[in-house]
Amino acid sequence: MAYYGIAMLLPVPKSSSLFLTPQNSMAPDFSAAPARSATDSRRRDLVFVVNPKGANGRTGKDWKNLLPYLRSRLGNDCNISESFTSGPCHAIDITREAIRQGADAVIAVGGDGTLHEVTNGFFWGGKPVPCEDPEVSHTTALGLIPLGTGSDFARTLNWKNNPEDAIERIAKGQRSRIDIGVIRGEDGEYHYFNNVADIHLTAKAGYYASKYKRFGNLCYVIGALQAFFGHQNQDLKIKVNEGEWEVYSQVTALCIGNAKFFGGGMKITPNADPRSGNFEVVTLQDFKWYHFIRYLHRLYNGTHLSVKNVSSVSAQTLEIEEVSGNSNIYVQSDGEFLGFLPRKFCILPASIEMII
Ligand SMILES: Nc1ncnc2c1ncn2[C@@H]1O[C@H](COP(=O)(O)OP(=O)(O)OP(=O)(O)O)[C@@H](O)[C@H]1O
Repeated sequence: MAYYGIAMLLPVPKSSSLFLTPQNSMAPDFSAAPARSATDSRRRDLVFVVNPKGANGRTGKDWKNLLPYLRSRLGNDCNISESFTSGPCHAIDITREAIRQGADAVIAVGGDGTLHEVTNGFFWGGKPVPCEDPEVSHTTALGLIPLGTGSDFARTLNWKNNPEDAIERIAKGQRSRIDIGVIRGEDGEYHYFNNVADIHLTAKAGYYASKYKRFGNLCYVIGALQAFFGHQNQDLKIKVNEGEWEVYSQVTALCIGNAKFFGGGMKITPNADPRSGNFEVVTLQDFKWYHFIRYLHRLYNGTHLSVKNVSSVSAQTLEIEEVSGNSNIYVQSDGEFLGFLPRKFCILPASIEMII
């Protein structure tokens, strides 16, 4: 499938178009980028990774409308490159290549799924991706223009749903280190997340919700209803901070928050803070469908921690296995389905610089 490659890291004349020539390769094409000269050393190289299919296609349209303002606000001080994703996981490859080339920032344009993929592009084989240009001394920052369906990470940062505000933050370029969560499964693969990783009912609901994104935020309601059919609470074995294994009985859902929100605005881990160095782990046990109806408003406004059978702990590492051994407990992170238990979760404190 054709996609739009990046025209990289050069001053963009004000009159030139930001829309770039379609390439036929499946990898980002940086080969045409001439070496940077001493004169452009003070210009920041920004790579915008745009998911044109985000928010049921709205992201692509909003981005097109935003471009003239973005160019006028950033074009004088920054070299602007854009790259459209061609499908799932493409944002990971684009990001890795941009970091290797020494971009100042890679900016996710889309929803939490796009942010999640760009974040995963900051790492490879369990380590941060290094810049391969010996003349570059800066690190690459992560940026975000939230244009997705849920945009839950932006909520934790108290960002308004206004892309012009996001461009203003990018113009200022203030950076802050944030924590990132990492998940490992039996295959030894690393998987990174910004927001919330969750297990069992909520993960199953997210899995189904992803099939109904065309209905906007309603997809989360449809996904939850579908997940309830045939759902059974399960006993789980959990090890917190390398301590002893403990059995948590009749777990309905377990949510590991690096940030506060998931599912399009549910404040599930209300004390999580991506600058704290810890996860907040919230467990719902022995919940029935009618508990969700009764406490839904509290789950949304983050006042559910005092509800019976809801617990919260702070943790840096967490290992989770099922007791039954049926291999049917769903795991997701940042709304992306990851497979089934067992999994190990660790926090990587202050591991990425984010434009904030
Ligand atoms: N060109 C593409 N075509 C189809 N899917 C894509 C394409 N590019 C990326 N994707 C996939 O789209 C998924 C969802 O994108 P994104 O998160 O931007 O929007 P969203 O789901 O509407 O928002 P949110 O995650 O905030 O609810 C991503 O996880 C990604 O794998």
